[in-house]
Amino acid sequence: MSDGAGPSEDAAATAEDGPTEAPPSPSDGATASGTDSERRGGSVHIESLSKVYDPDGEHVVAVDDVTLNIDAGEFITVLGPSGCGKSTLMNCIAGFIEPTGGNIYADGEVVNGPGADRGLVFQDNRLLPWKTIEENVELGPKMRGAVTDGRARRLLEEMGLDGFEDAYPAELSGGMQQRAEIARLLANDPEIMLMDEPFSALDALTKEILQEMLLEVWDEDNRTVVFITHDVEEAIFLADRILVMTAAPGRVKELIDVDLDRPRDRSVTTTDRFTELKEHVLELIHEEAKEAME
Ligand SMILES: Nc1ncnc2c1ncn2[C@@H]1O[C@H](COP(=O)(O)OP(=O)(O)OP(=O)(O)O)[C@@H](O)[C@H]1O
Repeated sequence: MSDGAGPSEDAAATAEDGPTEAPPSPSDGATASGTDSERRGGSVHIESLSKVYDPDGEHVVAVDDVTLNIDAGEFITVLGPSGCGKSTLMNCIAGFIEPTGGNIYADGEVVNGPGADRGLVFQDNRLLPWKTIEENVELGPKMRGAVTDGRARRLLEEMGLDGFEDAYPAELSGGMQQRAEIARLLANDPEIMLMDEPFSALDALTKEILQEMLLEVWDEDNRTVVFITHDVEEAIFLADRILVMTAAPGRVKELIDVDLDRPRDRSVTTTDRFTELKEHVLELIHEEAKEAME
């Protein structure tokens, strides 16, 4: 994860200074799932994006000339060796980091700062320890003056956390905290969900349960999801497409269509197609990991 320029605790929930400039040509409207009338997702267009960090004149090229179009409602996962710029790319989409070159458009609007249309979830959750789970989930909408009207409770129920509304984050397991974090994200009703290794600290079984819950939520709402992971099986299981990035500086190595039927359950991981995809992705990752070590 990027170690600087990170978001504030509740930036995704409270940011008001969203995109303002004129849009480029609109998305072609194609959705990975669902119809236009059902979908809640926003498209993301990334044009020739680059980001150079210059701490003490070091000139670190984190992301180099990345162009990528993500359709509204698409679920895209991002894989690549450590330090290849995945978090930097995500923080640029979030508007937390200003690109050195290129542009990003969220649903046709230039991204020039954080906005409530984009919500983030990290590996280490950002729940406020002194607030209850329900208060945490309600916080973003309340700060924006939105009426919550029992929505926090409904979302917590959807994430299997009914009965824990009045608990404090420290009283919940890691998996429960991440479920609360997803409920908090959904409470803000973002069109674009940006998830940076959200399940990587969880044990294998909890991780699988959360993957399935996330797919259920995504199936219902058709929000756009950009999901960073180091776990190849997770990347395939969740995605419509996988972006594999090169070793630093991060570029697009390959975009892979995950042509597995939806809705998916765990049995898909035992199919020949899943195995083929896995072998292909692993080959790409190994090439890049070797490159990174040379
Ligand atoms: N704020 C910063 N200042 C200077 N360099 C940075 C900053 N944030 C990231 N970098 C550098 O940019 C490069 C890309 O970092 P980034 O965190 O985006 O990669 P990543 O692919 O997400 O890594 P990981 O998989 O380990 O989380 C790395 O060389 C990193 O050290």
